[in-house]
Amino acid sequence: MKPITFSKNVFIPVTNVCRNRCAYCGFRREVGDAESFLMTEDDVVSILRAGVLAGCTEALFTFGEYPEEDPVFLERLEKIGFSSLSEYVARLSDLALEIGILPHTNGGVLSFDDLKRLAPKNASMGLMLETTANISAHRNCPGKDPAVRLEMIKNAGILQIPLTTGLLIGIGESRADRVDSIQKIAALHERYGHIQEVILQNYSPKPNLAKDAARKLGLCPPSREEMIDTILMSRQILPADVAVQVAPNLIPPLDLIRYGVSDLGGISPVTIDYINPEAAWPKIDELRTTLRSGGYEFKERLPIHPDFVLKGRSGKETKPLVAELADENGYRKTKTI
Ligand SMILES: O=c1nc2n(C[C@H](O)[C@H](O)[C@H](O)CO)c3cc(O)ccc3cc-2c(=O)[nH]1
Ligand SMILES: C[C@H]1O[C@@H](n2cnc3c(N)ncnc32)[C@H](O)[C@@H]1O
Ligand code: MET
Ligand code: SF4
Repeated sequence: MKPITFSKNVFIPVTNVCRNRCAYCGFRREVGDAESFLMTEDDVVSILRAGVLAGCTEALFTFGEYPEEDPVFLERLEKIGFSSLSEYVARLSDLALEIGILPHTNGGVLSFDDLKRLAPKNASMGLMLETTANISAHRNCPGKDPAVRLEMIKNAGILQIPLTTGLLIGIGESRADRVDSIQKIAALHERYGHIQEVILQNYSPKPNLAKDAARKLGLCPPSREEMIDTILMSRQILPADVAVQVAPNLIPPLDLIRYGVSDLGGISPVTIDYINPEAAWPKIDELRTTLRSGGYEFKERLPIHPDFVLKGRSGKETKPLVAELADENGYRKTKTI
């Protein structure tokens, strides 16, 4: 049986300013808010270095979508010498590669040109489809229009970028919507062969939205049964070479494996999950022991999945580092010192 995989990462929340306003999000801040930020190069470099020291191979650049649509943010960005966020993330990716850690960027929707700029510097990239349904929680979110998201997933296919996508479960979508979303991902993968994994992420409520307001918007954390149903359905529809992932800080993963989960995503020994800050990372050694008790092997991969490593599909400029970090089967090389 194939091992259950994960990657060791550091989370770099480049900025929490965002043009969207998803009702389920606890991460976003208004540009004028005292808690809004744009990380400096120095901030980023110290996290990247700490990551390499802790043996991490993935720099997860996650941030608000096109924050520079706000002129006040654009001014902040220009002050540090960049005219777009993707230019800045390209610079941060160069730094990551110099320091010895592989970029995996998930900053929401990116234009074809921005994708093209970042693709060579990223081992793999990410964009959650979330859902193909038109839901209340996505009111005032131009970047969460399903057509816009599907277009970027298609563009990543045209550019042959190994892509992580997925669904957010419990945001007002029906079971039929989940089926439709997975079918659309499967169809794009059948055409371009670029989807490395599908995350089935359970919505987890955030303190900035009152419970009754959340309910009115259709937000409702899924039950374990619903998650199992979604895993089974996804596994049935998706081609076998696409991994199904759940987040082990949001749901206990052990008994989900028999239904088709084969990957536990990025786990960090260094940084918190900035999107779900209330959910601490399980210890990797403890997870390994738990999985072993169920008869499963727990194996470290890079941000790019083993099959894609073997096919030489990571971004052009990342190839020397991928070759250094991967073993002959495309997994993380085990250290021999
Ligand atoms: O720590 C997190 N990592 C998230 N990751 C990281 C993910 O676990 C790993 O980076 C990938 O499996 C690649 O190794 C995402 C990556 C994507 O491409 C798209 C969405 C997510 C969502 C999260 C998330 O909510 N929290
Ligand atoms: C990076 C990804 O994090 C997910 N995300 C955003 N908010 C939440 C939440 N409250 N609970 C779980 N996942 C969330 C979205 O799917 C986004 O695309
Ligand atoms: N803002 C992006 C999105 O929702 C990245 C993850 S959320 C911080 O797609
Ligand atoms: S989930 Fe992403 S796109 Fe939505 S508001 Fe939060 S940061 Fe913006």
